[in-house]
Amino acid sequence: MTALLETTQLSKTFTLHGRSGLELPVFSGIDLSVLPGECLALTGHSGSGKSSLLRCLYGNYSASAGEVRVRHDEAWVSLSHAEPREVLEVRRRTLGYVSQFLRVIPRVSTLDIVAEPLRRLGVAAEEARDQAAQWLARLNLQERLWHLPPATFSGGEQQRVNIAHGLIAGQPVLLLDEPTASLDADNRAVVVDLIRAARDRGAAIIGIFHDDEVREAVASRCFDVEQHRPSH
Ligand SMILES: Nc1ncnc2c1ncn2[C@@H]1O[C@H](COP(=O)(O)OP(=O)(O)OP(=O)(O)O)[C@@H](O)[C@H]1O
Repeated sequence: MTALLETTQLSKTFTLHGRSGLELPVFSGIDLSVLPGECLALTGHSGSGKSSLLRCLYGNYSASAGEVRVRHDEAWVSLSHAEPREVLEVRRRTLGYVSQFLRVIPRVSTLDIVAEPLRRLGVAAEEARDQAAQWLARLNLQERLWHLPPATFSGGEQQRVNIAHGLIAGQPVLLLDEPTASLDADNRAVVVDLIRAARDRGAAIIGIFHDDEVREAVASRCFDVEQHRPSH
């Protein structure tokens, strides 16, 4: 089986320009690959670089060395070398991301925020909104909130909007940054089911799951980022 995402010798060092260019090495020499239907859980203490690694895999942070490659349209695309337009295309159809915090857009309703990834795939407005409504219902977001912008929602409500937005397009590679962090037990269970369903449809998933029970329920393997601290 062909992997859907892989890295070779991936390294990240932050350069703190406000501090005379002080260098902060976070990880180095990471080789990983994820197959369809796998869920790789990133582990390591707070500050070991899990979120930074996920951001490198999404192309939000540039790698200091090494490469991130994503299987897109049956060919490998190097996110480290791709043009910005190609990175956006890979994200639109292949690489989904559920970040920890929702990026709210003023005045845009929750329903339209969740529908937006489908609209970008060319799905008609009404159909995209219908599907968005189904995701929000599945995630138990009260219907009275659907037409409001989510800026004033609670942390758990915003997180569920974020999950619906991140999963609705059904990309084959998914990056999940603590998708259950602010959820109660019932909603955690719903999200666990959604992640398992994504695995069952053959998605390759890489995620950070601080909750041990959630990690055990969804992950097929763990990857300890801490082992790749440059001083090791
Ligand atoms: N944009 C940035 N600029 C400078 N340093 C950063 C930046 N982002 C992260 N860091 C530093 O990189 C290190 C790793 O941070 P990161 O958030 O990736 O860790 P983490 O393992 O996800 O932590 P946690 O489990 O607490 O969320 C930390 O020391 C952090 O201060």
